[in-house]
Amino acid sequence: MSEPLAVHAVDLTKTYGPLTAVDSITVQVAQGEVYGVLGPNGAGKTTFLRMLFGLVRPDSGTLEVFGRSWQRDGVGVLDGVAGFIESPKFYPGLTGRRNLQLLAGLDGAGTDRIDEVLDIVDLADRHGDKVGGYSFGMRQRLGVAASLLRDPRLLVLDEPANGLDPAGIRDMRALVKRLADSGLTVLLSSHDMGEVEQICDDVTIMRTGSVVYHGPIAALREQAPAQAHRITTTDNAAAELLARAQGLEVARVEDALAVRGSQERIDALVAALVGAGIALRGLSLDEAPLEALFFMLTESAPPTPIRELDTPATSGAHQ
Ligand SMILES: Nc1ncnc2c1ncn2[C@@H]1O[C@H](COP(=O)(O)OP(=O)(O)OP(=O)(O)O)[C@@H](O)[C@H]1O
Repeated sequence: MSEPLAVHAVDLTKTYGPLTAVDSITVQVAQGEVYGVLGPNGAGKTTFLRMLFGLVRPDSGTLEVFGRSWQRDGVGVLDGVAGFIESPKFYPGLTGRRNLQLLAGLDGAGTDRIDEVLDIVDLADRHGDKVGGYSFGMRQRLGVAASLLRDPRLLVLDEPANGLDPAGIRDMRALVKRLADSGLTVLLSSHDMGEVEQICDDVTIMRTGSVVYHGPIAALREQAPAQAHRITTTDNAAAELLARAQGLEVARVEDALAVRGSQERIDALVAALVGAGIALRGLSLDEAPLEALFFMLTESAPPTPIRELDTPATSGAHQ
């Protein structure tokens, strides 16, 4: 018999009065992978994770964790599962180590792994400091350490990088990668496509309770549009020239023009602009392709097409 999925939700639904927070979603997380549940605020990510932890009861659908379900196995469904929803809470007046000792006692997990988990989350040299003096990132990592005390097979993290500074995000990302490399299955929620792209194998993208994509990040990448560039110029002739350029999608974004197309087309465009005597004030990379696709999937308002612009032609620039 093949090994059960780490998480297998089928047609899972949760409503709050008239609001359907999670709308018949199906999620399959294989053992050993890093899986992302991605979506903007209010998409239903946390509600899904709450159902997994048994904090919220689904209205319908099934949810199995390593082949066990809440209906059949009760709290046994959480054997080998650890993690936290939103931010982990600690006693600020106690040291990191003391907090872990207390949590291990409550959980019946034993204290013999405390040094090991402190080391894994890079807090070995700060274990004797009070948690009140920890940075937000250190508290998040202490939360992961507390979860690891249970020696889980599945680690569930709700927006682990939320609120972290760039260094904290880098450290959290590295930690998740290290844990994944050790064979742990990681299920995390996020609203950041860039984060998910870097650490997850597969993703479910949610929008207002529903799944709008699920599958490998690699397959998503293939569907992503070409890289966009942002061109800033005060010369209205640029917009005119761009509107006529072949093989490029152009849209007005704030005070610049967003141009999407292959690298060769972008190179040819820049050469044409310069050749036409149009001054470029800026040429920069715009949102990454996967990020653009994420916004397309989770937002309805498309960017304004350039054809809708009222751009007077004031230069004789031609391609
Ligand atoms: N206990 C509750 N009572 C009523 N509505 C709720 C409750 N919990 C969540 N919701 C609503 O369900 C929807 C999904 O919320 P959820 O917190 O799952 O989204 P999310 O994707 O995790 O968003 P965020 O990133 O903002 O946490 C939202 O519209 C939210 O207001």
